[in-house]
Parts: sequence; C-alpha cells; structure tokens
Amino acid sequence: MVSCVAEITRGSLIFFEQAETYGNTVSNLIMILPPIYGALQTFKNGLEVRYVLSFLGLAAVGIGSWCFHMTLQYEMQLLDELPMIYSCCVFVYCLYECFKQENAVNYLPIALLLFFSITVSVVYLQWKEPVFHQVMYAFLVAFLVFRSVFIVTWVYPWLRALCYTSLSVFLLGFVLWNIDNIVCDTLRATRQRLPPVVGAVTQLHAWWHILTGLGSYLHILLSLQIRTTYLKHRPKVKVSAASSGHYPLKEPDIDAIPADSSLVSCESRVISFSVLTV
Ligand SMILES: CCCCCCCC/C=C\CCCCCCCC(=O)N[C@@H](CO)[C@H](O)/C=C/CCCCCCCCCCCCC
Ligand SMILES: [Zn+2]
Repeated sequence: MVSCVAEITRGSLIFFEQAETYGNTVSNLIMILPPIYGALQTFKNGLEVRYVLSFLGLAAVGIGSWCFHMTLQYEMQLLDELPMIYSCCVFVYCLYECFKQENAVNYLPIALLLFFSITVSVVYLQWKEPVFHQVMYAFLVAFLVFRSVFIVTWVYPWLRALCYTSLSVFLLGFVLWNIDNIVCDTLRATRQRLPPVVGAVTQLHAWWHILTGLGSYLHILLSLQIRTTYLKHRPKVKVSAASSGHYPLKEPDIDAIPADSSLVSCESRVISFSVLTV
C-alpha cells in the first residue's frame, strides 16, 4: 500500500503539499510534549523505570515522526517506524508483568521482546516493505488490546472507561489513517478547493498522529494505574483535558476497606497527569 505521505515524497512540493507537510509535522507535538511531562512525573514519583521508558519511547516516536515529516526522507521514516515497534515492546512488557513484585525483572520476556525487535529491524531494513512493518506493529497492538481488555474485564472493572477510551481514540486514529491512504488523491483535491483553514483541519494523517498519540498516552496511564493499584500505592490518576474537567475515573471506596486491612498501611500516592493542559 502506498501511503498518502509517500506520494508527496515522489512529487514536487506545491503550496498545499507544503501546508500538509507542516500539519503532519506539527501534529507530532502531541506525541512529544505530554509524554515528556509524563516521564518527568513518573520519575519524580519514584515509579518503575519501565514506565519512564514507555513515556520516553512514545516521545521518541513523535520526534522521529517530526523528523520524517519535516524532511520526507526514507531514513527519517525509519526513525519513527522502528521506535513504534520498540516502544510497543516496552508497553507489552509493562502490561504482561503488571502483577509481579515491585522492581522484579523477568529476563525471559525481555529476551523474547529483544529478539522480536531485532528480527523485525533486520528484516525491515533489508526488505523495506511497509506492510511487513504494519503487520508486526498491529500484532503488538493486538497483544496490548487483548491484555488490557482482559484486565479491565476480570481484575479492575473500575478502569474500563480509561481502557475503552484509550482503545477508541487509538482505533479512530487508525480508521482515519486508512481513509487517508485509500482516498488520498480525492481528499487532497477536495482540500485544495476548501478555504485554507478547513483544509488544514481536515488533514487525516495529522489526525492519525494526534489520536494515536493521545490513545497511546492514555494507554500508558492505564498501564501505570493497573501497576500502582496492584502494588497498593492507591494512586489517583487524574486525566484532565483542556477545559473539560476531570476524567470520570471510579476507584474502589478506600473507606470501605477494614481498618486492619493490609491495604490501609500501604503507602498512598497521588499521581496527577494532565493530558492536554496547554
Ligand atoms: C489499547 C490501546 C493500545 C494502544 C497501543 C499503543 C501502542 C503505541 C506505540 C507507539 C505509538 C505510535 C503512534 C503512531 C505514530 C505514527 C507515526 C507515523 O505516522 N508513521 C508513519 C511514517 O511516518 C508510518 O509509516 C505509519 C505506520 C502505521 C502503521 C499502522 C499499523 C496498523 C496498526 C493498527 C493496529 C490495530 C490493531 C487492532 C487489534 C484489535
Ligand atoms: Zn506520520
């Protein structure tokens, strides 16, 4: 499948294509700034390094994607496509090891995920087939989807809203990415007839960046919430959107826990993240 962005790289850049390039570049900020903030907060709260790496991995994808859309060079495209695989592997590790002891390191999944990442990188560098990268990435995302749905169905049902919001936002981005690839030429021709502002906000590839960036960020928050709840830190992840108040997370009622419960003596932490407080 030839993507809309790949089409641009082959042609000469005219005004509308330049505008498209700016939109696709700037939209990566959503994948860069909130994750850097998340990494700092995670580090400051003394949480496990794997979550700092998750946030930094997402920021690395955003920076790689920024470089690619700014230059439209194949080498730069690898700077976002390979980190997509690596950061997803970190997410998979976090979610599959979330019911283990604090700071416990399990070398078998690390070895398997490293092997997977190296194999995908080597094959992709030789074969250069985008569909191969897409299938490998989708395989990792499917793992995350099944695992998180399992956890919110059977273990922490009060986290269902966060899980399904992250999933829906991510999948909506994926739908827009497909539409953009399938009807690329029609969309571009239509946009050129629209006022520049309308044209700017209808760039579906830029929306794919925004929605997958946001969906992935929410996924890290979900993973972190699952982990800290399991470790009995009793966190309160407060997700606030621009001006729309707080995300309706329902936690179990801590007062309902008997006073002699081991839960009460455990450390209580409040972790507050903002998604888009800019
Ligand atoms: C429960 C929600 C799961 C969230 C998973 C989060 C995984 C996040 C990992 C990394 C973040 C990536 C954000 C996307 C950045 C896109 C940058 C970009 O546009 N790159 C292009 C080049 O510039 C590149 O060519 C695009 C590749 C797209 C590959 C899309 C593959 C399809 C994935 C769809 C998976 C759906 C699976 C559903 C299974 C039930
Ligand atoms: Zn892109």
